Amino acid sequence: MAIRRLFVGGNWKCNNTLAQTKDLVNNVLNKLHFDPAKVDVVVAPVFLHVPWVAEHIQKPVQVSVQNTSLTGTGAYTGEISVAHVKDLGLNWAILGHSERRQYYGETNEVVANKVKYAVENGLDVIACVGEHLADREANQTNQVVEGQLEAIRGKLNEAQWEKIVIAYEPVWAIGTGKVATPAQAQEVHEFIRSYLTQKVSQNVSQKTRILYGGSVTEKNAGELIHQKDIDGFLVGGASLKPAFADIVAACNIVKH
Ligand SMILES: O=C(CO)COP(=O)(O)O
Repeated sequence: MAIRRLFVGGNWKCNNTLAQTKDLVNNVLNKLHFDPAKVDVVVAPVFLHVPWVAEHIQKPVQVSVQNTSLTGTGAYTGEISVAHVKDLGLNWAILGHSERRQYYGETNEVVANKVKYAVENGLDVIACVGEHLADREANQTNQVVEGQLEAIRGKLNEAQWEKIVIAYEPVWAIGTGKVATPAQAQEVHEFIRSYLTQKVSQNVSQKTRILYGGSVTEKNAGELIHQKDIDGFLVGGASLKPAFADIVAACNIVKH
């Protein structure tokens, strides 16, 4: 089995005053201890805070955006293009988060087009998938996740998968305190990995990091990370707190 470097993402969503962001960077992130050979740590502030964070964060913590536009630069009022992200020297975007799908009308097709555009223009992408509670209750989890993955797969060639990290975030577990059990998360992660084996390649399946997101805390991270196909986390609420350091510490390991 390939050894995959683990990954901890902090998705700050639409939170924090600039003062709170500075406090988080100075007092939590710039005091993290981790080995970048074992784990990537990537945080995604609100757009307006990104330049300050990018300037003040200490490597090896990396900075991501939470969304990018479908288009390049130009007459697109209110949008932020991949070119602007690259211009700041940044390499990561979270795309297809369920909140973008749910509140901003991003369909599988829109998400897939954003992923394609971002990858073609040099970004690495944390591509989010996940089912609603009703899907899970109707035993449709795998079908929903497969549909989301199929849309993305249709836009990428095999080499471009190198730039993709998948985040499995069941919508019912996001911000609710209802974390998926390690077994529930592992089951879907295994499904995603076997999807990649069958539909892309064995190589991509073994190399692609699959993150879990949804009410991850310092209390549950240790057990979740030991599941076979969980390669890290995309953390929301707990990434705004000192507890983020404990989650990073839980992932500062080499899994065999
Ligand atoms: O949506 C998430 C990360 O992208 C998860 O959010 P919470 O960790 O707050 O549940």
